[in-house]
Amino acid sequence: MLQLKAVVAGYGGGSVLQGVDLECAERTITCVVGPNGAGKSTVLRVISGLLAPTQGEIRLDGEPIGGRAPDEILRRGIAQVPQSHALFPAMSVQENVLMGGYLIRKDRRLLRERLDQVEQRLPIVADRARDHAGNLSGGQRRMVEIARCLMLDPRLILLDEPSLGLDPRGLAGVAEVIHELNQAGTTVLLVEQNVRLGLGIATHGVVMEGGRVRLTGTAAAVRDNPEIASLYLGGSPTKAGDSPWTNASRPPSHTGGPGSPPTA
Ligand SMILES: Nc1ncnc2c1ncn2[C@@H]1O[C@H](COP(=O)(O)OP(=O)(O)OP(=O)(O)O)[C@@H](O)[C@H]1O
Repeated sequence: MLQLKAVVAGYGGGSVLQGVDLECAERTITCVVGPNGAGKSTVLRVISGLLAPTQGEIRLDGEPIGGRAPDEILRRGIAQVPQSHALFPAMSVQENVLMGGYLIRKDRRLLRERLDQVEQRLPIVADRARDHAGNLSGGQRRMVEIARCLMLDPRLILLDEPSLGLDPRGLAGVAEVIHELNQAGTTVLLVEQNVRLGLGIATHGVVMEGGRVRLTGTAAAVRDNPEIASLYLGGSPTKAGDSPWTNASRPPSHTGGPGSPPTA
């Protein structure tokens, strides 16, 4: 679905991404991990069009999208949920969510339809519709940030550090939403500093260092790679059940794990 080939990009003073190769297959959850400054968020920015690559190719279903404007990339079905603090605290939850439908604002019926869908998927949007976003907990805010990006019904969602600042309950809720979106057919690419959590929910893992991809594979293979385990996971390879995200993403009612074919 999404392919990056030899992508080079930076912020003026030099290249942060130094030839990134990465692929996301349809209906997978890919988690990019790596140390601070590795270029993880920058990868999301070149995909969503916030930053233009200086070299290399980015393709969506084979079509080149590298360097296209963010609104065009949104229209093609890629939506990014930025790192936290992305809501307007003095605006209501519903107003924040409706802002995600800016590109379809002229089609009132479609806007209403999408809001209904989003409310069904994430009940907090209706339950707290009139509350100021600033009054929500961290986990609730993250849900509303995700809800906002769903207004354009994206095929691919980019999430930058969804675990940031969340308590265990918030984490479990966000993990479950990611899992449910994926089960409903959405492809997910997320960046996580919390390696254990990120690889716990993902189907595939990508390890970045110094602006390059060092390792890719199934999430289990990356998690169980001895070097990754010792560098990032405190010594021993984890088993799937170790992660609160893994547990949260497989509540008893679900029949499949992350990435398994939708059951509906
Ligand atoms: N807007 C910007 N202007 C200039 N340099 C930037 C900008 N954003 C990021 N950088 C630099 O680019 C490098 C990679 O940043 P990036 O945010 O992609 O890393 P990361 O792997 O996501 O790490 P972190 O988890 O710390 O955000 C860092 O050295 C950072 O200082």
